[in-house]
Amino acid sequence: MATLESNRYGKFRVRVMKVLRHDDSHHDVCELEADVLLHGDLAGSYLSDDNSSIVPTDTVKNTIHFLAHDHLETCRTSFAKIIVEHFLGKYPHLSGVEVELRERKWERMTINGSPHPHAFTHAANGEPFSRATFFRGQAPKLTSGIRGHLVMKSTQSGFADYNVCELTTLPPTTDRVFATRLTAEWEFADLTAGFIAADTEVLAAAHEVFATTYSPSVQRTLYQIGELALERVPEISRIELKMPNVHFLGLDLTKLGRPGQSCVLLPTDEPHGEIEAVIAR
Ligand SMILES: O=c1[nH]c(=O)c2[nH]c(=O)[nH]c2[nH]1
Repeated sequence: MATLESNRYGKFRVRVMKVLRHDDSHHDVCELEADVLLHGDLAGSYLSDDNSSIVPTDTVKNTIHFLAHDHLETCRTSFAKIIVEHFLGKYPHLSGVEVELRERKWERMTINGSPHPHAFTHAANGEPFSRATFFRGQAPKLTSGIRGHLVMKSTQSGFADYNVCELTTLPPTTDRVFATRLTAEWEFADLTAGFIAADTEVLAAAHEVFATTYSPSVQRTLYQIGELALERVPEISRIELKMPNVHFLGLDLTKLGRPGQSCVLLPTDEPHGEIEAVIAR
């Protein structure tokens, strides 16, 4: 005897580009890719041949395009909220909606010192995203974040005084290269917050801690980033941080007639340390 334990469905990778034409030549743009998942009174579509509860995923795709036409400006997080509110408002048999929007961030070009009205470059250091999860009768959840934002500093980082056992070979250091591919996701307590300004402040806080504070470990720096982000942005209630330790290994060049542990390092991809934490108020 089988039972339907849980179910959800929707459309993934719905792409849309909005050109906001302020006049013939002065534009803003917003390019997004959406994943939408619907929950609700849908068991009939799994347990019988009855499709009447299914809003076709093709309609879900059309909805994103329609809402982008009417409502999308430059704020991804506001648009995520609009999408979930639309689905719950329009379809009474749906109980919840999950949306993730990933942004290809187009940054205005500067030409001869001036911002160009309609030419952009891809700001490719990490993929910004927002997620909205609204279930009827529950507190709505709205987040924004970035995946894979690569930062590096060439000193002011160390790692010493860690647990040592017979399997420890790592030498302690007070001067190493520190690089990480930062993934961060912050949750808005205030659903009317200035989302774009908050995003800018969180990333600025991360950069400030990373650049200006000696790092005794990735763990410590991660916590300090979360702490400063919460201090600087009152509208967020928690922040989840993932900071893989992108290692640069010291090379022994003594056989090449150059000093060991010199300025030449070996960038590595794997294995890598993985440090993660959630910091909340
Ligand atoms: O900052 C660090 N944290 C660790 O947990 C760790 N482990 C390791 O081998 N190197 C480092 N560095």
